[in-house]
Amino acid sequence: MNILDKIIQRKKEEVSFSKSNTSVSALKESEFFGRENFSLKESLKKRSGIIAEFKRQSPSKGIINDTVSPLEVVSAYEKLGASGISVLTDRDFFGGSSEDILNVRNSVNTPILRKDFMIDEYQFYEAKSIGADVILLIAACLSPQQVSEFTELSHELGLEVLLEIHTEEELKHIHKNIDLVGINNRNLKDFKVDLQHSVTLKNQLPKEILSVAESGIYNEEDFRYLKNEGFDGFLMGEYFMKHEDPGKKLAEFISNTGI
Ligand SMILES: O=C(O)c1ccccc1NCC(=O)[C@H](O)[C@H](O)COP(=O)(O)O
Repeated sequence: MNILDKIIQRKKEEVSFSKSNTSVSALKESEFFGRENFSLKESLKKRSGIIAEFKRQSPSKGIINDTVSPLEVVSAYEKLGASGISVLTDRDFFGGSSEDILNVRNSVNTPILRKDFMIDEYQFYEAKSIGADVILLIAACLSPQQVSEFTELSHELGLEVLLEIHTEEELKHIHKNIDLVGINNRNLKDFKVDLQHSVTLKNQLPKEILSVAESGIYNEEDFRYLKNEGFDGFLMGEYFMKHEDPGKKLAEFISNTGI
């Protein structure tokens, strides 16, 4: 079983447990349910294009940084130029939680991506109830039909959709209502990073769609290469988080790359 299969197996148990504890009606009572979202599509065009991630640990790297708080990091990301903020809410594999978004939502006006493994309608209501603006759909664990249905539900709830693909086959998951397409530079089966593969895939995307290069951007050269190839957004976690002050690292990166 590969890591994605393991994550999804565990996620099914987690969602089933959450459903038995908190109903969708209860989620709808959240103060965040009626709020209008901050648009990542709009924000990517205006600021650096970087979606800076709060990430404590990962299956590929183990512990990255477990000493900083979501509030200090996310506030610094906003202040220092991020177009969007990604927060990993998966507990078992990434050490995150819904509270990581709940605790920062009222302190920032930057779009927040709830980075998790979405497999059940319930999680979309949950994402809205914690104050997320954007959700991630991973083509590798969903059918094209599920992508279409989950996108419709997301839009009903006022959430934008970032669809993540990694293979040519997964181009079939893209349809006209998707807000953004992310191309994962990292193969989730063996964790190999291949930027060239992502560029090849990007060149096959519909021209009008906004594209995000995801994962494995480890230096300024990687970033410049992807930017020159026309990506609109750049999802970066480890590069900032492995620094004791992730916000400072983002500011240096923006300054050095001149974006
Ligand atoms: O990061 C992992 O090891 C990982 C493994 C399995 C599934 C997903 C994984 N990462 C989630 C992400 O989307 C990344 O955190 C994000 O793209 C940022 O990547 P990076 O800049 O390489 O930290």
